[in-house]
Amino acid sequence: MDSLLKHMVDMTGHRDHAMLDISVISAVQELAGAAQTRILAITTVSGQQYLRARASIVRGGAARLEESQDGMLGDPVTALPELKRCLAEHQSSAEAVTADGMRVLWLPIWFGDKATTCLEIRDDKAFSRETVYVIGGIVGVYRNFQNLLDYSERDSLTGLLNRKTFDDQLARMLQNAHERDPRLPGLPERRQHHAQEKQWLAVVDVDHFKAVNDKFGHLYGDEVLILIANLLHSSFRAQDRVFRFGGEEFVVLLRSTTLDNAWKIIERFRINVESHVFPQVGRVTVSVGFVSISAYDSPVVTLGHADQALYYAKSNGRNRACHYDDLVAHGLLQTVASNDTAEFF
Ligand SMILES: Nc1nc2c(ncn2[C@@H]2O[C@H](COP(=O)(O)OP(=O)(O)OP(=O)(O)O)[C@@H](O)[C@H]2O)c(=O)[nH]1
Repeated sequence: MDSLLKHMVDMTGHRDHAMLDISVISAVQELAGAAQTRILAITTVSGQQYLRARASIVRGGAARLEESQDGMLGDPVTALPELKRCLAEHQSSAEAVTADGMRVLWLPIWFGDKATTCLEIRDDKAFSRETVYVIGGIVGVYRNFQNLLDYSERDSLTGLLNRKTFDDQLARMLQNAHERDPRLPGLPERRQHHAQEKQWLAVVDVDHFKAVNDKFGHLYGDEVLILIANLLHSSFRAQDRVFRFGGEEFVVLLRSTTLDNAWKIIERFRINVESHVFPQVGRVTVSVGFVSISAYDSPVVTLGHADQALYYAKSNGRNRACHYDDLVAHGLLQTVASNDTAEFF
């Protein structure tokens, strides 16, 4: 019981999803004495559910985070009929015996009628009722804490990630890109087209939004922001990250794509907004400034460059996207030398 309390204190002390995952699998692993415990992410694409390990621990080992690879969906849930049925019927747990005699216990983490996470425990012997009961309690605490973390990371109007989480997400994206950099020694060479892929940051601002508020009132203004958040969600890819920075300004982090594709994705979003009919308000447009992300620039510098491109778009017609490096290459933004780096204005 001491050990259970210790784990509860540890779990509830985290302010980060990854550390909470590590903490919960360590607790379950110790209490169940299982061969392996994992946290699985459940994603749904075109109606199909996929499982990808987010964190794992094996008997006698240390808990570790699994590397997430861009674009990797994971294994289809259809390969695990017991879990598939459990998810379809909103059950609290499912069990199966694998071909090599291992027992598997799955406990989906339900938020209402949705489960995007599942705890998986494997062992060579059956799980006792008491073990399943205690693990069920841990899952309850884990779910409540995930909920609290989500709440503190999201903007209450649109449900998008908030400004507070931006630096962390940017650092993770750069770390991921750095680990997969073909120039790093000891890593396999990547395909040629991947060499052109970069991470991108786009700043999106609603055009003449003050006029929307003034003409239709704040409630309709809020509705426009919610609909734009939905359009951001549907226009960008699942592995991209969308933030509301406050007011009518949004920021998107686009993962591993070429300049051509970044243009296509951003233009698709701009056109989606332009062609959407906003109830009562009618037509709304957005301007976008974007720039590639480099591990050598601080987030402030990168955001500053995207802001400059956005400012250029605003001053030159609005309802358009501008690429920072293009503007610099065409002499439309000028450089000033600062102490140790070149800065643009
Ligand atoms: N409804 C609503 N309005 C907001 C919110 N946050 C900020 N605003 C309003 O957004 C407006 C932003 O106006 P400005 O910064 O002047 O920019 P703009 O009218 O969009 O003009 P440009 O950006 O130059 O195209 C202000 O009127 C703010 O009051 C919000 O959460 N809801």
